[in-house]
Amino acid sequence: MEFHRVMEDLELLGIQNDLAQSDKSKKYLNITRDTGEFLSVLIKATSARRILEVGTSNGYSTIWLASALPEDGKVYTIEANFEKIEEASLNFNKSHTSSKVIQLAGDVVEVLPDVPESMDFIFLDADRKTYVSIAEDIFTLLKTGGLLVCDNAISHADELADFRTWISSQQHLSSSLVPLGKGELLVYKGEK
Ligand SMILES: C[S@@+](CC[C@H](N)C(=O)[O-])C[C@H]1O[C@@H](n2cnc3c(N)ncnc32)[C@H](O)[C@@H]1O
Repeated sequence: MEFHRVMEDLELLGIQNDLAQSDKSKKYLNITRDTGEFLSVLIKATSARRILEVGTSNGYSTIWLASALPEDGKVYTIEANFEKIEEASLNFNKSHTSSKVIQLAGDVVEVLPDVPESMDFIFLDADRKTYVSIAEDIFTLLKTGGLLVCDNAISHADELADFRTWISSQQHLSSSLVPLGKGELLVYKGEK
């Protein structure tokens, strides 16, 4: 199926599903379209080839990330919910992005050591309470000169306060809050 058609279908499904579901674990909680476009521009502008995503859900954001990569690019995407992992896999097939996506199943704390290489770009969109505990490992995986983007930095600012304090304490990290979508926190990793 053509990219724009798949994305429009997923956007509609995301709205309908999340309105109908009262169980939060069954909601997709997808990024907004403008966030997807923004991520796509950042990935192209930085010539990123290796991306790590935490929080696949049904794969909507992953498809944005994968589509912005060159043919030999890869997105490693972590998700703990097995139903969503299967749904995402079907959506990668539909959008012809499967060849660029490596799905890692399990809790981010357990799966992070399985990420085999240094990353050019990291997108965080999962359980915000875990971010401080994984911060050291996440920023070790990010190459020097790499960019991390964290979703929900305005919609759930209070839940990200400790993570932002940790980032501010690291001299080699610079950050900027972009008021787009649910609020995107950009973090650049400089030389230590
Ligand atoms: C906000 S949704 C991700 C939405 C997705 N990025 C998108 O825009 O299409 C968050 C996802 O993170 C997953 N998640 C939450 N905590 C996690 C954890 N500790 N390890 C792995 N996945 C987790 C949830 O199951 C959920 O599917």
